[in-house]
Amino acid sequence: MTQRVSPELRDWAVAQLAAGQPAAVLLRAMLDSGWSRDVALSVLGAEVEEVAGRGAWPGLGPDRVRAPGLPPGALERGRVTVAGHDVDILVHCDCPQLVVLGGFLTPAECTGLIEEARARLKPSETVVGDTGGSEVNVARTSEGMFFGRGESELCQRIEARIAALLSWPVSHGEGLQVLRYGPGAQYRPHHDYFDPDLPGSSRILQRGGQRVATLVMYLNTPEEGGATTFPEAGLTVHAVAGHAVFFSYDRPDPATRTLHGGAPVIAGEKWVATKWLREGTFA
Ligand SMILES: O=C(O)CCC(=O)C(=O)O
Ligand SMILES: [Fe+2]
Repeated sequence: MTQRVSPELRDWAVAQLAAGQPAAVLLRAMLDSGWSRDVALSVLGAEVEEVAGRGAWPGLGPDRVRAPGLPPGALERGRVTVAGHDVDILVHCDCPQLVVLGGFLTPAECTGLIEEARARLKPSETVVGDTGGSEVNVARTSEGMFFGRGESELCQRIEARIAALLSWPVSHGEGLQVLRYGPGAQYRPHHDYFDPDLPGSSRILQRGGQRVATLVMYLNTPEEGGATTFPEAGLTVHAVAGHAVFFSYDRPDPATRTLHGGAPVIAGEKWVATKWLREGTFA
């Protein structure tokens, strides 16, 4: 059956978006009320266009139609300076939207994060789609912890560098997550965005809306194994201390080709810090 979009529905969407409600939350609300995904996306997409004056993925609200990304010209130059810190661009790719950065963290910052995180590690959990809670899962055999945003001077410095590099406010990021993988540990391929069709996602999306990008920072160089793999893109990023891989997804859709995983560590251990960026304020 064809669903007809009334002017009232369009007015509602415009008002909600203009008030700063993340479009992912509105999308969930529309799906819950029985609208088809295509219709919901067409309404939100059209309204974002109307409010912002340009086309955009409907997951990004009116004041943030841009996606996080490097400053104009940086990819061509192969180098970018953020707050006095030089970062090399080693690889970039269009689909997935991905950049591999060299020298994003200094050796002292890598060891500092490891030491601040070490005593707080717990078996890593994954999101449970039905409830929005989390649980230990065989797909993810690392140990991990979350810092609160701005928790230490080091976290603040790294968060400020990320915000400056990607032109994305510190307020729109989750606290840094640190993961440690021992020999044999891995993180099977997954997407970092929350599946809008799972019932548990609406609770998660209330807090800051959808994830729109990921920065995985390597805190050490594993003896063997532990690369980050993008199986659909046929791409493997080796873990090298201080390097980072940034990828963004302008909609929560496998078509972004951002399926990725942490390959098993064969020898030694692997430490990473992950920063997830949200479309809205993560409070
Ligand atoms: O360990 C890796 O290489 C990937 C980590 C990851 O996918 C994540 O933290 O979401
Ligand atoms: Fe991930």
